[in-house]
Amino acid sequence: MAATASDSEITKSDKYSILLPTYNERENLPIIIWLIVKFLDNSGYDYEVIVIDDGSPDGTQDIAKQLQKLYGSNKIVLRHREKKLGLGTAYMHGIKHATGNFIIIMDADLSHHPKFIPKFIELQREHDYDVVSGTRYQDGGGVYGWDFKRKLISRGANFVTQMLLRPGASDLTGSFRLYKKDVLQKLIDSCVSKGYVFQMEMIIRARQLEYTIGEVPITFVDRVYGESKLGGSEIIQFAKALLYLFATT
Ligand SMILES: Nc1nc2c(ncn2[C@@H]2O[C@H](COP(=O)(O)OP(=O)(O)O[C@H]3O[C@H](CO)[C@@H](O)[C@H](O)[C@@H]3O)[C@@H](O)[C@H]2O)c(=O)[nH]1
Repeated sequence: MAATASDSEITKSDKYSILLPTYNERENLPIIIWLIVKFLDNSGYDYEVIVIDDGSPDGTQDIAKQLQKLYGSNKIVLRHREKKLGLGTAYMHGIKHATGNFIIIMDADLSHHPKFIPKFIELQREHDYDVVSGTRYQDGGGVYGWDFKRKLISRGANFVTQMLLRPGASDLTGSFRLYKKDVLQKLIDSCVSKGYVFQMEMIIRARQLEYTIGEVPITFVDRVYGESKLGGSEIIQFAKALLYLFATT
């Protein structure tokens, strides 16, 4: 049976820092934070949400400040940066300020539903996994709302990476994950990528360093508000990183 918040001594000292990188997410931020609070308060785990906004022109930071007032600064932590510096470095920035011994990384655009967070935590606690990765590509997982081109890019990137690097995890480009904080720090130190491709390299490095990885099937729902920041340059970066990892690992 899955562990619950009340049946283990470790729970008392365990804390989960949930990193939310944002760029132009003013509509999504109040909803995602409300959902996180709802699911985490119900499960009884200790947590904080760290919002890392990169100077969003749409006023995301003002919304974040209001949410901090509403939920309290012990629950909502703001670690903003002045300008858009990319997703990979946003995570690194957030981790520096995290007080939890576990880090949960997720998108703020409602593609990742907070209802899965307790499942990640339970699986980690059951097996003491170093990493728990959300997967769209196992039974029970899926992708909703993407057009054919976007599905092809994601499936293609996963397929080619599986063929070349045999990483032993089914979803390499997703970004809904839980890490032990010390493990995450070591993985970050070993990664060279900075953009979206960072997610793929993290799993490859985790295997290389012989960390244990569990997987939770998740449904990824394309955003309703705002736009994806994934562009052609990210795809080129992915291809370059893949070749680099193939040649060096
Ligand atoms: N702080 C900060 N946040 C950013 C930046 N770029 C994107 N974000 C935030 O990162 C999250 C994901 O960005 P999107 O641009 O919406 O991602 P996506 O196209 O839906 O891509 C998703 O799927 C990819 C492939 O499966 C994933 O690789 C990617 O991480 C993400 O989960 C959102 O919360 C967005 O606001 C940035 O430069 N800085």
